[in-house]
Amino acid sequence: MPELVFFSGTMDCGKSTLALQIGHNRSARGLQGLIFTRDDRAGEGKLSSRLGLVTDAVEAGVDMDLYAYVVDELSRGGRVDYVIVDEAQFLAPDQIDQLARIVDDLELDVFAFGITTDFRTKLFPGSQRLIELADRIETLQVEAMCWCGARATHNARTVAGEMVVDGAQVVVGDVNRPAEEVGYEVLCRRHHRRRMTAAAAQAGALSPDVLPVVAG
Ligand SMILES: Nc1ncnc2c1ncn2[C@@H]1O[C@H](COP(=O)(O)OP(=O)(O)O)[C@@H](O)[C@H]1O
Ligand SMILES: Cc1cn([C@H]2C[C@H](O)[C@@H](COP(=O)(O)O)O2)c(=O)[nH]c1=O
Repeated sequence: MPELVFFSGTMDCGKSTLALQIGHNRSARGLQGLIFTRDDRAGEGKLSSRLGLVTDAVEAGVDMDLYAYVVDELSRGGRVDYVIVDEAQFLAPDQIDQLARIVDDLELDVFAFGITTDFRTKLFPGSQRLIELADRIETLQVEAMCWCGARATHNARTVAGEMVVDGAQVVVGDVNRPAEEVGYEVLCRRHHRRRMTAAAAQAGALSPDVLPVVAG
């Protein structure tokens, strides 16, 4: 039975790597996939992993009907055995419905990969729709870690090195960026709530005592 599967996790937990692995294993068995992505860091029409692998993909534009795209591909004699979608959080809810239709009406597996929540801990609309419609939601096994050693569950955005909770929902970017750039860091919920990034924790640990200790 074909499925719509949502592989979700924080940033930097290996989603794109898994997408590439699924594609590789299937193509090794002669299957042909169609890969969609939106706003990958490597540029338009690319699906890239931090492990250095990159492949060409179809850039899923804002107004693209993904179901119609696959039907068109098939009706022109193309072959599509399954569909991979990376950065699925950026898709519009309607486009997630189109993915469900690919599964139900064209009987193809659709593997979607994305982060669930943004830097404010709010669901991306595309991820919300995936949670509503997916046959299965898979959490990645290789867990990203907070600086404290706990499992990272949330994504923080930093501007000039400081964690922020206001701003546009979508700002393409990466972890481990220089402090002067907009960047991201994965944190456990406790430290996300306290806005305590690795840099803030280190600054706190290094700061001298505010009050002098006076012997009584
Ligand atoms: N130099 C490295 N050596 C081994 N693993 C790495 C290295 N760099 C990145 N990774 C792995 O790649 C993961 C990020 O993979 P990626 O597919 O880009 O993540 P995502 O798509 O979820 O943001 C990291 O969590 C880590 O496990
Ligand atoms: C938290 C958050 C992330 N983004 C962007 C930053 C990256 O370009 C992608 C996530 O990519 P990854 O492969 O999962 O690392 O999403 C954003 O636009 N807004 C956010 O709040």
